[in-house]
Amino acid sequence: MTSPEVKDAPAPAGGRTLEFRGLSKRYRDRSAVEDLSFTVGPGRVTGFLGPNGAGKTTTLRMLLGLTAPTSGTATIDGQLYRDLERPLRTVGAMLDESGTHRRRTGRDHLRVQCAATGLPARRADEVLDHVGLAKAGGRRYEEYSLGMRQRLNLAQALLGDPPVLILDEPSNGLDPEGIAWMRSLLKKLAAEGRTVLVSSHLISEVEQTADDLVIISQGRLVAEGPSREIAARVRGESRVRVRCSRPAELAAALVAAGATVADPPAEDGLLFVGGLGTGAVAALAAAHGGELYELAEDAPDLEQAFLRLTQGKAEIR
Ligand SMILES: Nc1ncnc2c1ncn2[C@@H]1O[C@H](COP(=O)(O)OP(=O)(O)OP(=O)(O)O)[C@@H](O)[C@H]1O
Repeated sequence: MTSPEVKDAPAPAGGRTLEFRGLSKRYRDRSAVEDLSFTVGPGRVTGFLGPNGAGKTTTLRMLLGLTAPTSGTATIDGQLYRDLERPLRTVGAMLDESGTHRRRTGRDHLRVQCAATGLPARRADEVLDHVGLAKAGGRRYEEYSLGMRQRLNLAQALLGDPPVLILDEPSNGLDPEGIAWMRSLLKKLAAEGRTVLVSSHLISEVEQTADDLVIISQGRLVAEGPSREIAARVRGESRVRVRCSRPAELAAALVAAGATVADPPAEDGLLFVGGLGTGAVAALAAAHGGELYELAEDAPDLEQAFLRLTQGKAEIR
């Protein structure tokens, strides 16, 4: 490997496009991924969704050259991972924690990676700082909590300052503060022009972070498109229940924002709102609704609707 100065390396220019074309993987008599085609663009967070066993990890492993496809291709700007000139400088992946020595400190673990990749050792401290582990860098991996291990995995993915980030269930084990931190970091990385693909089995977990969603079930594509649009389609008839001291003002603001508000308004300042998520309704309620007494998603719950969809018991409209 050449050019150890990551800071002097060009910023991830132009972004990279990931192309999955007719990708399939069969294990003996069972199909893990079947004829999967979708595109992931740069400068955006793309949520890769599906229930347990849907084929997310297998798909990501095929992109990274860790699992050979039965047929089809997964490419990075048209190239297979194995053909990339500088793979670790191009793609940072957070798949699992294999390969981490339990008695090694977090910092040493990263330094070993730096040495193997031709990066300067100080890059380990930069990324530790980046993921909030600056103080814990000297502690052994075996002493790390699950959330700290996730942060270290992320630090490893960021080592080569790659324009592409592939993260498999990165929120696992993180507390609410950690999840919020992870979300804002993913958005920041995408805003820098990077291609960020993040898998999850919970639609509510990625709905607000992801610009685009790709949903798979039993190895097949179920839906693909802008996050808001897909989540609204999955949600179907779902509404948000909101009760506040100035329902008329809030109703006007909601309609102006493109929402539908059940007419006539229910008693006690209660509104039923369609077409907007709870986050958007909360923001409008804070600005226009006066005192907020209640705000909740009304059935059908998004996660329930997502489960029905991915279990093949519902169809997306
Ligand atoms: N090496 C393997 N040998 C046999 N079957 C496998 C292998 N790897 C994965 N599978 C099967 O392929 C299917 C898809 O698994 P995969 O791990 O890709 O799903 P996933 O969507 O990532 O699920 P999870 O959220 O549980 O990690 C599952 O039925 C799994 O049992």
